[in-house]
Order: sequence, then C-alpha cells, then structure tokens
Amino acid sequence: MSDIIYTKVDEAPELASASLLPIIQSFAAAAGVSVGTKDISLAGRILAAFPEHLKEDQRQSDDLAELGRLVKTAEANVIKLPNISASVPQLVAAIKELQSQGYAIPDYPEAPATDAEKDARAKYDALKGSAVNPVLREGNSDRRAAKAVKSFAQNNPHRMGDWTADSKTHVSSMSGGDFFSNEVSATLDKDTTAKIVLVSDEGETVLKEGVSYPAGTVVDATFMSAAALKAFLAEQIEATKDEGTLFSLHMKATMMKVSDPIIFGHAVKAFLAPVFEKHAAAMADLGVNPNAGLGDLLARVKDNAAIMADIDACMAARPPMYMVDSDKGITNLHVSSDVIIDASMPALIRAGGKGWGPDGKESDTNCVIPDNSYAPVYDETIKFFKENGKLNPATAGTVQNIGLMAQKAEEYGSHPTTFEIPHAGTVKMILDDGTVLHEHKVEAGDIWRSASARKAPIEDWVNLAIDRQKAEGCRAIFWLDADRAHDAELIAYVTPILEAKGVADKFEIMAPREATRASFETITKGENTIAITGNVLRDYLTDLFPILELATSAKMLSIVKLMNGGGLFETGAGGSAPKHVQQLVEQNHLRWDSLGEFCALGESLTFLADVKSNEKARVLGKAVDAATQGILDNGRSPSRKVGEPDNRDSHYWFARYWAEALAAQSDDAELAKHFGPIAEALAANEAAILSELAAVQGPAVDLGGYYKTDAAKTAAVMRPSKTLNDIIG
Ligand SMILES: NC(=O)C1=CN([C@@H]2O[C@H](COP(=O)(O)OP(=O)(O)OC[C@H]3O[C@@H](n4cnc5c(N)ncnc54)[C@H](OP(=O)(O)O)[C@@H]3O)[C@@H](O)[C@H]2O)C=CC1
Ligand SMILES: O=C(O)CCC(=O)C(=O)O
Ligand SMILES: [Mg+2]
Repeated sequence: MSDIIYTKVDEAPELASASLLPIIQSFAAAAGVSVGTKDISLAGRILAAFPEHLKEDQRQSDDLAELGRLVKTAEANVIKLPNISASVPQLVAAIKELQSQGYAIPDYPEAPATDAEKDARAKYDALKGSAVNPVLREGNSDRRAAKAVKSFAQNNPHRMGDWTADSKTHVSSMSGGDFFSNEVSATLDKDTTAKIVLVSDEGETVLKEGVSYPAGTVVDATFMSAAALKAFLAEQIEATKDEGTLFSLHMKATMMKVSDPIIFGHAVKAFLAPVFEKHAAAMADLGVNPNAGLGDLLARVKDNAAIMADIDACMAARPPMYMVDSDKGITNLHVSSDVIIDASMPALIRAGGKGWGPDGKESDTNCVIPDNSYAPVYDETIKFFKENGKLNPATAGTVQNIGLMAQKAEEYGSHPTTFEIPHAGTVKMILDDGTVLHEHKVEAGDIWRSASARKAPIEDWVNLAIDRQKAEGCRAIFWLDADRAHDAELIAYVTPILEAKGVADKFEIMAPREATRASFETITKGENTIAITGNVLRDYLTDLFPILELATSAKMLSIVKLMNGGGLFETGAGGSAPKHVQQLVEQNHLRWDSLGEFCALGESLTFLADVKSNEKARVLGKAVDAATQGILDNGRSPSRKVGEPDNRDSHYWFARYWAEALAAQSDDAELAKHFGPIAEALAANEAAILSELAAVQGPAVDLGGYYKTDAAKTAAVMRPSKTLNDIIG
C-alpha cells in the first residue's frame, strides 16, 4: 500500500488531478514517499459492481470497499477529493456512456421484473447518492479555513450582493407534520438488535430486521406526513405567485438519497398537479416517475401533444421558477441533484437573496425547505442580513466547525432505515427484548425514518471540540436544541463530559436558530467561533460560512481524524463543480481552484511525518504550506475567464513555489540539493511554460467521455506544456 492514497474522482477535481497529481507524485518520490490512487469515481464504482458483464481487461477492483477497510486502520492516510453523489438521471447517463464505450453493463432497470434485473437494480441502488463519503468517514470532522486562507480573504474581499430590509426573499417551512415535529429519541442502555414493523388491520409487515446497536446509541424515529407536505407545497406555490417571488425548493437529495428524492417528487407533482390529475394513466404508461424530476418527465411525454399542451398551460399559470440554467430552460425541479441545499442556499444568500428566474434576471425568491430541523439556520441568516446588511468579508471573523460524523451518524446514516410507507398503520421499532422503543401512527405515503448516533463517535466529537476550543481559545457553541428529542439525548452526553473535564464554562449550548444569530454577531465583530454540530449542520455550515467569508468552500481545510488512528484529508467542503467541466470542454479553460487539495496535501504529509517518523515527509509538508502561501500572496489562483491563467497555471506556480521552498530549506540537505535545479529550471522557463499553457485556451476540447474520460486525451488537455512536463519528469 502506498504511503498516501489520492482518490480518483469525477468532473472538475478529477480534471485538475490530471495536472496536479503527476507533480505531487514526482516531488513525493524524491523523499521516498509513494502516492497511489484508488478509484471512487461513479464510473469506476459502476464497473467494479459488474465484473461478470465485463471482459477480463475491462474489470475493475472494488477500490471503495478497499478504502473502507483501510480507514478503519491506523495506516490510513487518504486525500479524498469530492466525488459525484449520483441522482438517478446521472446514474443512467453514466451507464449509457459506459455502454457506448464498449462496457456491456446492464441497463438501469426502472421496473425490475426478473431476478437478473432485480440484482442489477440492487447493485445500482447501492451506487446511488452519497455512497462514498459515509464509507470513508470513520471519524469526526474538523473543517476550518487555514489562517493564511482566511487572512487572504480579508485582504482581498470578494464581491457580495447587497441585502436590503425590503427584500422579499424568505424561507418557508411546514407548520407541522414534518420530521422535526414528529421526532422521538432514546439512548439504549445495552447492546441491542431491533426490527421495524408496520402494523395494520392487515397484519404486520416487516420493514427491516436485525438492525444492531451497541449500548449507548442514541436512536431516533420520526416521519414526514405526505398529506401535510402536499398541502404545504400547494400553499407555497400559491403564496409564491401572490408575493411575486421565484419558487425554489432546496433539498439534499444526494446525501438524503431515500427521503429527499421522494420529497422532491412531491414538489414536481404539486407544481404540475392539474396535469398529473388529468393524465394519470397516460403518464404512468410512459413510465413517468416524479421523483426522477421534471427533466425526465418532459423527455417521456414530449411526443404526447395533449400532455405537453396541458404542461405549458399549467406552467404559465404557476409562479416563475428559480432556474439552474435559464438559457437552457433547466428548472429547479428538473433533476434532484442540480440544486443541493448546502451549496444553493449560501450562493443565494451571498447574492443578496437573489435567484435566477426563467427570464435570466435576478429576483427575490421563496426558498422552500419543508422540514424545520435545520431550515431555521437559513431563515435566521436571511433575517440577520435584512436587519444588518451584507457581511463584510474584509473584517468578518470566522466560524469553524466540529461535526459529529463518524460511523454514519444521525440523518446521514438513516437510509437503510427510511421507508415510504405503503399503507396506513403504526410503525413500531421493537427491540430484541420485546420493548417497543418508538412508534408512530402513519398514513400511506408518509416518509418514516430512524437515525442513530453511537456513543464512541459522540464522545470522540465532544473531546475533539474540547481540543479545538483549547487550541483556538475562542467562543464555542454546541448547536443543539434542548427542545428537540434527539438533541436532548446528545446534551445528556455533552454536559457531563464538559463538566468532568472542567471546561463547561468554555462552551455554550444553543438551538440552531439562536446559534446562527450568535455566530453572525460574533464574526461581524471580527471575532471567531467554533460551531460544534451534528452531521447535517456540519455539511450545511461548512458551505454557508466559507461561501460568505471566503467566496467558496473549496478553500477549506477538512480534516477527518479517523477513530482508529488514521487520517482522512478531504479537499475543501464543496463538490465537483460540473459547470467547470462544461467550460473546459467548450473553451479549454478550467477555473477549478485546487487550494483545497494543496491544504489537504500539506496536512497529509505532516501526518505521515508524525505517524511514520518520516522527517523527509515533514520537510515536504512544510514546503507545501509555503507554496500554498505563495499562491495566495502572489495571486496565482485560477481566473474564471477564458484567456486568463487557469487551474494548470496555478499548478505550475504551486510546483515552482514548492520546489523553491524545498531548495531553500536547511532541514534536509539532500532534498535541498535535489530540488535546487528543479526550482531553477521552473523559474528559468517561466515564460515558455506560461505561453505553452496560454496557447491552448479558447477552442473546444474532447476528453473522450464525461463520466469516464479517456486518460490519454485528458492528460494531453491538462498537461499541454512540454517544457513543464519535461521538468516534472
Ligand atoms: N465531498 C463530496 O464528495 C461532495 C460532492 N458533491 C457533489 O458535487 C456535485 C456538484 O455539487 P454542487 O452542489 O453543484 O456544488 P459544487 O461545490 O460542485 O459547485 C458549486 C459552485 O461552487 C464553486 N466551486 C466549488 N468548488 C470550487 C473550486 N474548487 N474552485 C472554484 N470554484 C468552486 C463553483 O462556482 P462557480 O460556478 O461560480 O465557479 C461551483 O459552480 C454533485 O454531484 C454533488 O453530489 C457535493 C458536495 C460535496
Ligand atoms: O457526500 C455528499 O454527497 C456530500 C457531502 C457534503 O456535501 C459535505 O460533506 O459537505
Ligand atoms: Mg457539503
């Protein structure tokens, strides 16, 4: 096994890797550090699932499973780049592309009938949504902006949209019947297995058996009422029209891969309610599934003139929708993975509460977030900005995050125990000793789920928070709502640990709404705070605050201290930027900023030095930090515009500053000697390299695929400077 594993992913970060990884591997080799790769891309994971359909030379190993084992060991040192969490339309597109490249994998079976189809469907379902991160995250999360990154943002403040008190933008959530209001929770006092059943007049249906929890696990149960959701969505569509805003729905259909596509489907149905009523049978015949989105629906009904006419009439009577791409007519409801709440809400808030409408113009927006568990964070943020005006990134302090994440904590691990209820009855969670732990009366269509958080991860999370607060000495808030069932169980863990360690006075505990306001008040004063949160808020806040403070979450340091001693270094807190790929393909310009990768690399090398007493790795890591500083100080990050320096230029500068720092250091003479000539060559050939890089920009390029690009074509596009390539070797 290599010293460091660098993950092979998809889309923009993977394109960036084609340029950056050869530099990393070459520099690391000089210090005897090996950097290997493991493929966790969507295409790679699909191929690994169907060896029996592939020729010998097409088969791929199950790298995700291997990494899943590795992260449970002390040897793990993984640099994890963001990967696609696929919605069904993305999965189907990836399958089609692979088939067209000669991989004889099965189609995605929409209505699996035969055993073979059922088997294929089960395999594809396992690849859906966030299928990677939960496997690798065997530790809790520490996300923050490195000091250099934060001061760069303060000294070079990005543009922010203006907030005015009369903005009509607001958040809308259900007044009841949601996950928040139905939640119950309990902490188990012994190791337990449980089953989940639906009891009705027709008897007992087993929804799930053999779920096992160690003693101390906090086990929640809750449901969202389909009827309440339907009524709420219908009401919001009307309200949006009346108030003259854009209708927008913000979900996390990727991570919440069972519940949220269903909620998304309800919104599609509500928006086109008259069409679904009138054409129910015809649409069912055409295989329409609202959960797959409006894009899929339109593709299926496009040849039926009557349905199309009724859709046009209905859309004309509806409020305008918040658009993903108004030029191409792609709406908020086209594909469930296009609008992802952690990225979409901060982008809208940063823009001063504006979304893009079908007319291509900015407009105030009704942000529909049905469930109340976390919507108050965005609601309070918007209220704060309406009262106080936009945040000033030049003077704002920072909000760091310590997130409870390990071992599939909380909602993000709830998929195997989430069910769309088939018929009315009572859902019961029954323990092996016969105790009914939780029960809910439900109707057909309700979405019931159980989430859990284990004792060891919870304790590790509290201890990590104590360490981080000690290191920073700043305000630290547990974002827990004493009136919410799950949070109350967590507070019962948190308070005794803080007291036992004598640090209770260093921490506050506040519900998410209050914590949001307190955090904005703190950073507005230029001070810092640590948000200690559960898994969902970890995800949401590590985009929200970075996007407001730094313009992007890509620059975040994202460290996962694995519970068995290894290290997982995620790059940034954001995603895989599909828009960036589009620009590269059309204009051969990649605006992806690899700062997150630089930060993660520095941490990974230092970690390697610590655990393997590898002093050369420490020297390499220190020099990476100097190089990252050089990128920031000298403004070498990629530009957004074609014709200006892009991702590849920034890698040249990274290599150069890295080599210069290695040549200049005196901790390791051998490394200094090795990198002296490299640093000189990189400097002497600056003009040639930059002109070779600039020369290629402008025309469209062919990568030989989207989900599975051609390695040689990608390398040619991403490494166009022969001079640079020769120096890197
Ligand atoms: N950890 C993970 O593995 C994660 C994976 N994802 C996946 O990523 C995909 C896209 O998600 P989406 O919600 O669109 O979010 P993204 O974070 O990919 O993109 C949102 C926008 O953020 C900006 N951005 C993000 N990263 C960078 C970067 N390194 N450099 C410069 N700008 C950046 C870009 O803005 P601009 O267009 O203005 O340049 C981009 O369009 C989905 O498939 C999702 O599942 C999402 C989150 C985390
Ligand atoms: O795994 C995913 O789908 C998203 C993860 C994410 O957004 C995050 O960890 O911030
Ligand atoms: Mg996120």
